[in-house]
Amino acid sequence: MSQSAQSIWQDVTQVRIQAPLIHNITNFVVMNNTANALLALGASPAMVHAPEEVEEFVAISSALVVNIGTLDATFVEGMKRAMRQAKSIEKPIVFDPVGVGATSYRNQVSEDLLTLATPDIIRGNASEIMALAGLNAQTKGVDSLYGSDIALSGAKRLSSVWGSVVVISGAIDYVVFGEQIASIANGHPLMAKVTGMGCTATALTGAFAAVNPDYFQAAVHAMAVMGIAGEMAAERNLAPGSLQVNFLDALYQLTEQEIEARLKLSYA
Ligand SMILES: Nc1ncnc2c1ncn2[C@@H]1O[C@H](COP(=O)(O)OP(=O)(O)O)[C@@H](O)[C@H]1O
Ligand SMILES: Cc1ncsc1CCOP(=O)(O)O
Ligand SMILES: [Mg+2]
Repeated sequence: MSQSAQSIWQDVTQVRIQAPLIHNITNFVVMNNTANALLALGASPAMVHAPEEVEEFVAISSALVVNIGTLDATFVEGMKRAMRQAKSIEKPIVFDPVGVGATSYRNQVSEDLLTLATPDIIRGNASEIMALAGLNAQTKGVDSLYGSDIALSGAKRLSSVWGSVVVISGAIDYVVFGEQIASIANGHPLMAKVTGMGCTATALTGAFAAVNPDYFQAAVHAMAVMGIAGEMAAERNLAPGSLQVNFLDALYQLTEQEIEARLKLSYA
């Protein structure tokens, strides 16, 4: 068994044993998918966004996941209060800048949140990471117009400006932290045909960050598990409706042997 596969499996086992409570402030599109994915992995999800209760909820959670997919002023207030609280009591924060670059509102909110309480991990597609890094990137709503390698310089810049681990998802997923770069070549193109797969990657990253305080490794492990479960699901039936369901089953049925046989992880 390779060291990397062992280390991924250790985190999966810890998620299954500890069942960490993951506080998600996320968008209406993916609330169901991401809650089910967290449950299938072994975590305990809750979708809680009312500004009146988020601080209390962060206090009882093991990680906070913030996703700006369907923003409005009340959501933003909830995000701010939750992120401030998470920082002050040192709970990991994972941020998904869905659709940043598409509108000035998303850009402003993202900048405000990063400044208020810098996330430990940021996960986006190439267009989002480039936009967040201040590069002149085009976006197509919530979808990327670029391959993930194009965003590597943006990810490095983001990581050095904010001190966060930065994940660029795509055919190859990159995890960047300072000088460290990991690439994961698992996954399947059909994953991009199911809404919320990126948001699911971010939510699962919250679960790994809850059990592994090395956030670079936590992000690498989450993206490897996403990719491997995506491959297993695509092998069962090559169509998007089935992929969504089979992906949950693959997460639930994931074994150490499956990780060892499929893992395509390398470090630069
Ligand atoms: N062409 C592809 N080949 C393999 N995996 C992919 C491909 N496109 C997306 N994925 C996987 O799907 C998940 C969501 O990534 P992505 O589609 O980039 O996010 P988003 O939905 O935020 O745009 C990630 O786990 C990524 O690795
Ligand atoms: C379609 C859509 N519209 C607003 S949020 C959202 C979900 C995006 O999810 P993902 O980025 O994971 O595909
Ligand atoms: Mg996304």
